[in-house]
Amino acid sequence: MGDEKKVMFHEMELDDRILKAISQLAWPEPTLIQETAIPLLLEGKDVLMRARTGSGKTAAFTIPVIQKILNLKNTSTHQCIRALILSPSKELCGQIASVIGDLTTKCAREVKCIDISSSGDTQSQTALLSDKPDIVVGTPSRALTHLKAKHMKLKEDLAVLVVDEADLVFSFGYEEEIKELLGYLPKIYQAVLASATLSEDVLSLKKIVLRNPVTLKLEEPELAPSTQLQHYHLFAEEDDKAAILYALLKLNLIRGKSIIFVRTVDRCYKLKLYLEQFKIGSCVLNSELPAAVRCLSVDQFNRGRYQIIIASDEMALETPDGGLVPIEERKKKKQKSKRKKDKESGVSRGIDFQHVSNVINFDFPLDVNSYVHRAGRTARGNNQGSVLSFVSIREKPLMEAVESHLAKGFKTKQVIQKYEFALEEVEGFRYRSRDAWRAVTRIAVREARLKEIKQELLNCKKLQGYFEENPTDLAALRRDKALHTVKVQHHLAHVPEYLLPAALRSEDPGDDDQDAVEAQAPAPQKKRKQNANFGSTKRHKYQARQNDPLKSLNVKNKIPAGDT
Ligand SMILES: Nc1ncnc2c1ncn2[C@@H]1O[C@H](COP(=O)(O)OP(=O)(O)OP(=O)(O)O)[C@@H](O)[C@H]1O
Repeated sequence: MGDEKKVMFHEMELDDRILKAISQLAWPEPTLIQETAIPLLLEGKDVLMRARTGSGKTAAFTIPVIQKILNLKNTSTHQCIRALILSPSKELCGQIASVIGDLTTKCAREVKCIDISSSGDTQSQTALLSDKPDIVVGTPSRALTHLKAKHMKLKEDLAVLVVDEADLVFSFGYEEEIKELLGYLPKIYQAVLASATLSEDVLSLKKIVLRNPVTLKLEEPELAPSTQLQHYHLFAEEDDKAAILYALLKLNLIRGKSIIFVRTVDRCYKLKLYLEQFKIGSCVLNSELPAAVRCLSVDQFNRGRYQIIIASDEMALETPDGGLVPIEERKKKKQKSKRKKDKESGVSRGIDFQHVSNVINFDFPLDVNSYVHRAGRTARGNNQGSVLSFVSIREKPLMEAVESHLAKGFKTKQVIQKYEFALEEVEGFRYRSRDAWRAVTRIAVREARLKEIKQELLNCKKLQGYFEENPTDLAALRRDKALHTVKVQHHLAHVPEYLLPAALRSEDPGDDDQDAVEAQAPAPQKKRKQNANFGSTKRHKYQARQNDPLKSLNVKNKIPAGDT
């Protein structure tokens, strides 16, 4: 865009009702992709938009769709489905429908949208589809199911087709469904593809779906700039990773909401049970959980109910010693695996986790793409964020590949900085951690997974009704033998003074930290005296540290990470 003047929303000839909704969302100006794509889409062009994750692509295609529907409604009273928006996962469909809801608050009667991605309630969706809502959002398979069953007809009136997260459509196995679905569409309609990458798959999809498209490939790196998103790495092997994470959380060196990524579903539970022993609460998110539970977890996290999500986004497999199965074997095992995974789920892809300060790669991602998508869960919109990756010797080549990829994009030598952490200063943490990590056995993990499934069954509203009518079935479910989860030792919730690194001992953690960092048996008077000694300069420094999401534990120098 160079020095050209920025085009604002009110200069795009958008309906007043859309402009009011945008101002309610407190979006001061369009993002780069919105500024570029909205005018082209309003002109009626087919567009392939490639813009970095978190750059606002959803509104870039939903605003013109809504505008187009309002225009058509000015000339015709005929009610029909005008736009079909496809996205590969239920979570993403839910998000798109929610953005449309936000943008149509002032014209909700004129523009109706439904989300048909959930596979559970075909009947109610059929009823809603019979009202011919203006916009239908769904996964390709759900859309095809309804088209085949003639619950919706698009042949006559469809005006716009959007495929979001286009780079995932083939890898989620939707190629055939998309091809078949195109047979149910009219000869002429406007088509849009949105993607964070321009992969081979996107280019193939482009050939199938778009005609003479404008390709918007924004000249910007895949991730937010270093002024907004910082990348750190820390070399550590398995036992130490757990100890470091425990120390970082308990010493409040990680502030704000965090997503911790691990390699497998089992490791999600292993880490959750490990942290539980120190009274650090977290919520698990992975593709094996029912879609409704995943959506609820993201929603509650976004509302601030929990600070930590532990997620697995890989279809990775573990060897008995915790190592990684080589990629070729992984592919074979994946094909054989009978364990039910929801193909319409992708934790690190496109989900708009809001106000995430830190992404922590407890296990390093298996490829560059995965790193980019995990990192894209933070620093979204205009927010700040950091990525901290734990890297084992085995994972070093993967990190180097990510580093050289990012460095190319940012045209710089080094993107991933070294995170200063003096592990020897927190030897006591290591000692406690080792026992806690080992206490989480495979059996404890299996039982935790079982327990969670049972809890979800009990939480499920539909089943609650059923259980009210059939109390003996509920009793049967509850009568199962008690679960042997890892025993929580209450003293582990607190960090005694002697465990603190010397440099942090004199610092008063402040009121909000008293639960986390507490002297073992502080004499009340002594404590008051310490507080009195905690001078304004120290407090000032301490508070400055509080504001940064990720702090370096270079306890000798106490240098904040941002300054290294
Ligand atoms: N013009 C704007 N100003 C400020 N914030 C915005 C604007 N447009 C969108 N956002 C916010 O930016 C965040 C990211 O938007 P969105 O989810 O659409 O990104 P995306 O490009 O689709 O990302 P992904 O590729 O990961 O799906 C959202 O929280 C959204 O509310």
